[in-house]
Amino acid sequence: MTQQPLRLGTRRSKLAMAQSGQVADAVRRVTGRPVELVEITTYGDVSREALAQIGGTGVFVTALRDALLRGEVDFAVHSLKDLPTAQPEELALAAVPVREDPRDVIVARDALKFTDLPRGARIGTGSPRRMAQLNAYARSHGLDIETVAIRGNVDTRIRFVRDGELDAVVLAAAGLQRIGRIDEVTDFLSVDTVLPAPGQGALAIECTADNADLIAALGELDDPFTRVAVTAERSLLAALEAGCSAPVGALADLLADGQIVKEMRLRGVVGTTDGSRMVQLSTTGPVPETHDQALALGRELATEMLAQGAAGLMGERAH
Ligand SMILES: NCc1[nH]cc(CCC(=O)O)c1CC(=O)O
Repeated sequence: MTQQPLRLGTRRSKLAMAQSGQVADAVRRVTGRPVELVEITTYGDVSREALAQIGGTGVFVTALRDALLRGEVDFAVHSLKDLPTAQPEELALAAVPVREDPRDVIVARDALKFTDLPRGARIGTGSPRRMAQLNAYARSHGLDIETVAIRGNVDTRIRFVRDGELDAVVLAAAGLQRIGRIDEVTDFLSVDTVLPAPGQGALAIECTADNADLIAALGELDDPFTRVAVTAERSLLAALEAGCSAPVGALADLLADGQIVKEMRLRGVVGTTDGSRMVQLSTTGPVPETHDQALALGRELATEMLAQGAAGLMGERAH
């Protein structure tokens, strides 16, 4: 019996093609079915100006979701950190595969580490979250750096360093890993220095909510712990009423005693981009056993952060 290929909708960027290709391989392996990539152009790809105006939240996601809802593709892969926190009812998060390294990294000139950057070093990033935490670290450790707002894909960002325009740029380890450029990293930033974006390093595999067979098949790729962790992180983000462009970092991890997992810790940070004011808290509790428990953990930490003034540090952002 010949089977219809599953159609995987993907953006055309290098990162999207890489992660879609890797998920396509995994889906072929677990379902035994052929998978074909279907390229979809998103609004954010077409217009940089549009991207800046909309503020970035979910623009890369919308076109893929529209294609799913129109039945043009069967499933799609998103970077989880780019997904808006509200899940549309017509779509199902069929799988959250095992997370890659969630850390942010530096690609610097002359193989420099973050803390070895010279006085006045210029570090490029488009992320207020990264700016806030790098500047906060610099303030408390007597470093003199300047964060510079940049945009563009990974190639463009790294070129700023190669061309001598910037001393360093900050990127996510996971993205570089997926496109085969992890060797260009000159420093992996500890999550104690820079807490990653909620969901960073994780992928989301989405299909329509009415497709029970496909949800079950894709579910083979789900990693329950990654799902619980990113659920808690995104719940924190949602409860802070912040979007993907807000200066919010969050990371859930397991605290183990030898091989025995004891508890889950959720850390969160919010700060002004100049790093002068930060609210950074963590909470530790039993590993959530349900989706609702994971949501509750995020909400609890958000409540504590808001009580310490987190809302006032997030700026006047629409998202
Ligand atoms: N904001 C863009 C973006 N969305 C997802 C990744 C790759 C990392 C991931 O999948 O979490 C990146 C690039 C980056 O932040 O360096």
